[in-house]
Amino acid sequence: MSEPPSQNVALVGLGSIGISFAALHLRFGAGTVTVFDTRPDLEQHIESVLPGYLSDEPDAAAILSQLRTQGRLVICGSLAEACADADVIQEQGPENIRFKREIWVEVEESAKPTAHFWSSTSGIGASLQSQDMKDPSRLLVVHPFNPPHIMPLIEIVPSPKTDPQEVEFARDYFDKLGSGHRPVVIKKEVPGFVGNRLAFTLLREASFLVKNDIVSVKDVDAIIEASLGPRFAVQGPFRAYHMGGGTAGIRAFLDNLGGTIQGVWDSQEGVEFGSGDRWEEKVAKQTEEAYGMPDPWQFAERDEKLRRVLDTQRK
Ligand SMILES: NC(=O)C1=CN([C@@H]2O[C@H](COP(=O)(O)OP(=O)(O)OC[C@H]3O[C@@H](n4cnc5c(N)ncnc54)[C@H](O)[C@@H]3O)[C@@H](O)[C@H]2O)C=CC1
Ligand SMILES: O=C(O)[C@@H](O)C(=O)[C@H](O)[C@@H](O)CO
Repeated sequence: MSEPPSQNVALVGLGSIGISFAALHLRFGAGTVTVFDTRPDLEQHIESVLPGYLSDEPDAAAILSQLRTQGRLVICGSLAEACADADVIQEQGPENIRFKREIWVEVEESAKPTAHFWSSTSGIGASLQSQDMKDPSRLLVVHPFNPPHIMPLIEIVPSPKTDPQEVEFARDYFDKLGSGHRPVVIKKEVPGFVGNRLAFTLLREASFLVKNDIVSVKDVDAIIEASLGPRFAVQGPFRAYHMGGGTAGIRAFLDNLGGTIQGVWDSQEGVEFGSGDRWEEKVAKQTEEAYGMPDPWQFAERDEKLRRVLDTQRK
């Protein structure tokens, strides 16, 4: 078992993703975690959310208090303070290009010359984010799946200007974290990287089906939960279809089902945001009627089930 990473990590933006990454670095890393967010309720937000991510035990609040007393977690009043002694600066700010471009210029001014820059963005490539930076080679996309303190996938996406050593550093960091995270290097920048392209392709088709009253939101979810969900938890699509071809494997699968698959692909239509048919309203209304609004209990239930699935996956 290798030693946990000792790098100090600065987290810029402590919303859904940032506070989850704080839990991950605090639980499995050995360095200091400095956090900065412009939200006025940062301290209360940390006190209310972070304990539950750090531990399932009743004394989770005491664990947080100890981390702060020990100086492992430092709530900072400025970006400069958070970045000053950080070896890794990870942003989880708003998903808009203006914020991403501006924040890296500010970070460059405050960070050590040796610090590594990671963006948690869902789909804005480092080449877009780094346009105003002095040294774009320092920036790397390190894209998590929500919540990163539980979900293992980390998509590492360099821009053409990213120093290849940044990729190796990030991969090594998550390999050594000992948290069971699975870093995957994406070879070329493409909008949404890979996980989200696949997820959003499914979302587009699911939205098409609901928009055209072919099936309800709740039944789409039931179909996924009763089939693809469990299947993809144990085997990804290519391995699953390789098995689907029987002993002749995926070649037989493609030969036998190619015509049917092509017919489905040819029948699929685009779904456009703001197209006027108000499919977004239909999807949102059905989702809210089916599940109510997400609350702490629902998040806790999700996390507990995810942990159980991942424990099974790792056996
Ligand atoms: N929510 C999700 O499921 C996932 C989100 N991401 C990405 O992570 C990033 C953050 O997303 P969320 O955590 O969901 O957003 P969020 O809205 O929950 O959090 C964003 C945080 O940034 C803070 N912020 C705004 N301006 C700031 C500034 N100038 N300096 C410091 N902090 C500032 C806000 O106060 C807020 O707490 C986005 O780029 C998103 O695409 C990536 C994977 C999954
Ligand atoms: O699905 C996830 O957790 C991530 O891949 C994302 O980036 C999210 O889809 C995010 O874009 C919105 O939740």
